[in-house]
Amino acid sequence: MANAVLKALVLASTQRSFHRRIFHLSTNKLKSLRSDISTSNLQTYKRKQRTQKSHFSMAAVSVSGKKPITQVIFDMDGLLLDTEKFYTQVQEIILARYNKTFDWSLKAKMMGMKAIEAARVFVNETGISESLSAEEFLVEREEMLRDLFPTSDLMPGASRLIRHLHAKGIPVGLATGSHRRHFELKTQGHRELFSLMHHVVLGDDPEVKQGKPSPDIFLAAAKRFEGGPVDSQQILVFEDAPSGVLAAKNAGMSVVMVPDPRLDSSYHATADQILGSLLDFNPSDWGLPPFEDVEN
Ligand SMILES: O=P(O)(O)OC[C@@H](O)CO
Ligand SMILES: [Mg+2]
Repeated sequence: MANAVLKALVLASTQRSFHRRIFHLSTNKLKSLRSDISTSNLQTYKRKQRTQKSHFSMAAVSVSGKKPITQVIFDMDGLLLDTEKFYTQVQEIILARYNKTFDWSLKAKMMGMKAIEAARVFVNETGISESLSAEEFLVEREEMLRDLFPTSDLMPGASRLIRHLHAKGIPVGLATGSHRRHFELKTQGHRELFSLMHHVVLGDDPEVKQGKPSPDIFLAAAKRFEGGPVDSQQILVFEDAPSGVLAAKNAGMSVVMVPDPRLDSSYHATADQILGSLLDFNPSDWGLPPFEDVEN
């Protein structure tokens, strides 16, 4: 029975007659599943099906009719702005003093969090908390970051996607772990673009009691749309960080993840869709108005 359902899925995706979201979500998975079918390896399929539950549950809800996406919430650092590299640079410099190296397993745990939460992870995980407290780390990091943030560049496809959704009347909000001062520094070269956001919820917002992966920030953002709170099932979130993807899922929302290629792929499983870049986003996958400018 399971094999029959799988065959139907694969066939439909091949013919591109099925809901586009399904095959776009799991192109690689489908490729490998196709080979499973050809060898009739049901056991392999079942094992993969268990580990890829999120992809299949999404396929199921697509078929049974999911609520349409009406609002979009963007993360900022590492998703819209190329700022994660600044944190990495500075943290490498600080750790080098202790003859330690900063790696992506630690990065994965810190990114997306509020500053003080990330700082605690940093000093504890690296074992330097006796020499440098989380608060001291933040003071030291701050000096370097405040010169780097104003040079922030947009990530590929960020401007195009925000402008497209705004032009089509899809309300967009921002939910970033960054606090107000950092937000202002990072966005100072991109004011006009960020002004297209219906609202912005920052990490130091009083309603955000706990940072990502707590759902606080996304639930606060859902409330602030016109006529909010908007039903979480109608909100699509864009995130780059494992903690951010979890936060959005904890809030009951759908998530497109655009991870840094250096992030371990085990973090991809929680997201509903994985993209290499915002340029790869196809609004039609989510029932949103399509781009008119194919080249941009
Ligand atoms: O939530 P974002 O915008 O990724 O910001 C978190 C930031 O503090 C750096 O990781
Ligand atoms: Mg981010």
